[in-house]
Amino acid sequence: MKQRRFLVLEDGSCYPGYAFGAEKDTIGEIVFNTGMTGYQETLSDPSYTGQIITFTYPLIGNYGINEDDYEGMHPGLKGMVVHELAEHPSNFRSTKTLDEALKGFDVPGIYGVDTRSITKKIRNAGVMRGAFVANADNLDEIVANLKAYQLPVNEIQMNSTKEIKTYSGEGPRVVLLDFGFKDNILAELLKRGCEVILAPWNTSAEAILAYKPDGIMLSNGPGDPTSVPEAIETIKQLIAQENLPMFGICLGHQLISLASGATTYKLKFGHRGANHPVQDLATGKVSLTSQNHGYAVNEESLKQTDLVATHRALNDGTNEGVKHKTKPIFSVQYHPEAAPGPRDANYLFDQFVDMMKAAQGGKQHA
Ligand SMILES: NC(=O)CC[C@H](N)C(=O)O
Repeated sequence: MKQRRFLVLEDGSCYPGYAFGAEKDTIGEIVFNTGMTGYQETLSDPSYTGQIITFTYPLIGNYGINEDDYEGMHPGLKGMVVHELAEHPSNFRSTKTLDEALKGFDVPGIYGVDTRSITKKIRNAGVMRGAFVANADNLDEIVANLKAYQLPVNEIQMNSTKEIKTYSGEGPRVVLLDFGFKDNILAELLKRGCEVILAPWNTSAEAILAYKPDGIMLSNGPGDPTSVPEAIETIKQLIAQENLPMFGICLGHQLISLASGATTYKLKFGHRGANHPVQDLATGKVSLTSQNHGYAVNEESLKQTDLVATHRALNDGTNEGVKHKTKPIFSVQYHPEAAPGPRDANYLFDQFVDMMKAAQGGKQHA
């Protein structure tokens, strides 16, 4: 039998729907994602930790869940909101339904709600807190609890590896600083023959340099980039090195910018989807990119740094990339490792590998 579930928002609105996934109430920051596909990658992307995701595409779950497309095996999202839930998926790779996958991850979902109206609300008022409850009779109390709810501030610590892990390769040695990395970042480096040392987010610059890396990769990750001042200090020390290539993605981009003296701010409703147009300011070329971020680098603030803006979002004009004026250091706000169809941005990994080879004449540490 269908089980009732209600989505309540901080502004007092209440959406009655039906439960799927885990049988439990939840609370989190409610955001929306506009991707027409990719719900499996989205639900398993650690950058969504603490958030309830509303999918604007009206039918979710239709190609099921497979064993290959996870971005991480410990999803941190707090809930999923869909309009129509496909109960009978069809795809040759599918091994379970979305409902089964969410139950396995202990994440609740709600379906049968007007996701369009929720999205409009978030677009107008900005991201807000939301909750799933089994009974919404005491709405005032639920809203008061929502208003009092403190969003978590330690999402990065929760997601990062606790110990060093190494992945062998014949190519350049990369230390991948893990703030909640997506598997595809590691896969893109390994595909290019890199040796990868996955390091906890708070590894010191000294310990990182002791590995004699040919390059540093800063991963994506959840939450506010200013919540990890220790990592910002470490990155500052790494940037100060003579000739150490560095590539940052999403949170990594924000951290390189902060470490260089720029500032970040919270966007009204963020960028979450699979076809965000981004312009390369040097060539004018536009890439269709996958994105998932709620914060952005203040482009004005780059003026006081050694970084220059390289990319801009065409939807709202916000910053999407930077590079160092003199050093082999660059980063992008979007996700070049994602392949939501377009693979326009994938070349950035080649660029990073070329930089490492050029900087140190290949593998120096051998
Ligand atoms: N995908 C990410 O790395 C997100 C970065 C950061 N947590 C933000 O929301 O802006």
